[in-house]
Amino acid sequence: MPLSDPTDYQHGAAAQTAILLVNLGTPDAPTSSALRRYLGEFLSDPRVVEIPKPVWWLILNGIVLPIRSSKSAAKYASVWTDRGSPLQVGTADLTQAVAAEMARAGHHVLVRYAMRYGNPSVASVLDELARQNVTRILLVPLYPQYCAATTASTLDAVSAWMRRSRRLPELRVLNHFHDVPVYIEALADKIETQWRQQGRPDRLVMSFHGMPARTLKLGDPYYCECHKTGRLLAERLGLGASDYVVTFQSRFGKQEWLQPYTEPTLRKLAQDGVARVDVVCPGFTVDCLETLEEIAMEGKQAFLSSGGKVFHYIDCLNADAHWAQGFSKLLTTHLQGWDTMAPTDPGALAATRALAQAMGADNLG
Ligand SMILES: C=CC1=C(C)c2cc3[nH]c(cc4nc(cc5[nH]c(cc1n2)c(C)c5CCC(=O)O)C(CCC(=O)O)=C4C)c(C)c3C=C
Ligand SMILES: [Fe+2]
Ligand SMILES: [Fe+2]
Repeated sequence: MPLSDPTDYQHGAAAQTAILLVNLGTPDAPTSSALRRYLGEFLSDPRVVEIPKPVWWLILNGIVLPIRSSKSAAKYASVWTDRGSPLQVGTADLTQAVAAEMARAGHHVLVRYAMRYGNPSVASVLDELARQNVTRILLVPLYPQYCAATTASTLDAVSAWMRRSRRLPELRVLNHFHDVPVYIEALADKIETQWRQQGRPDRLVMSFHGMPARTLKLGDPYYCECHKTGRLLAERLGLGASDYVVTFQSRFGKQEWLQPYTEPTLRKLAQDGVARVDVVCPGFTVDCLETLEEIAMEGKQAFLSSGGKVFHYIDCLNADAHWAQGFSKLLTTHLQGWDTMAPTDPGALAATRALAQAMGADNLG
């Protein structure tokens, strides 16, 4: 297709759409030095630790990083796989599964993932998408429940990249999917599959990542969205109020976090004579340290050592086929109007690039 208008380079036939999945991030290796870099970046984010900078800088560098880096490295080593950190592997697999579903449905979209902390960074992936002439991005933080520490922080990273970029893409954001039927259905399907083989537990524990309790009073919807996911899942599974409990794990620091806490709840259930619990983590799309080590290892130990008899951890959805299909359908509804069914014409792209180059454009990437 001959092009005469150089602005087509920016707006026309060569426009590309991308889906960018963003997860939290994970260390590059299960070592103290890698943990120091990762935790240093993560815990310096003012969305995560809301303590005035100079005070927190001293505590972080003087106490937290020296102690926590080696302790956490040992925990990561206990879940590390041949392919790397479980969070990385699961996120990469989910990305590939969504890309395959999109292609199968005839959509011409790039599907990539980035990590909020560590690698591949949000900025590096956005740079790569810009080089590929992507002008429309559906941003998908991989957290079912909205939280300032995760969802808003992901947007901070994207807006930091935008602040230094000339040519901004159109941006849509999937803020949360805590109550979306395909999500609840995929979770219920996973749980029921396990129950068909192992029978039902005496109690289903739904453990979500915790947050400082004050964030609820400050207006963060996270706590309420966790409870809504819990209620919808329980309704879908036909559970009564006494058949399940919503708890919060991974407390960090000395202040009060959202309650009830997961591990004390597991101990209490065992002491009260509950013989079998199953634990599911519907706040995590992909298995990670917090599910595989903190729940499936430490939580199990806490329950069994307090008198409990049987403990089952139910894996996250990860890249399960049923979930990847449902999730892709959900993402497709957010692509409406972006005409992703029309293939990008590589000849047109090359022609517009050549034209822009001839005019001295320096933004070709
Ligand atoms: C799912 C939502 C998450 C929220 C909300 C969240 C808040 C939050 N987390 C910390 C501190 C840590 N979290 C750590 C690991 C971690 N956290 C999440 C998710 C949420 N965090 C995930 C998916 C992971 C696992 C990453 C992996 O590599 O597998 C860690 C690191 C591990 C450790 O040293 O214990 C810390 C630290 C705070 C302070 C916070 C909110 C204020
Ligand atoms: Fe966390
Ligand atoms: Fe943890």
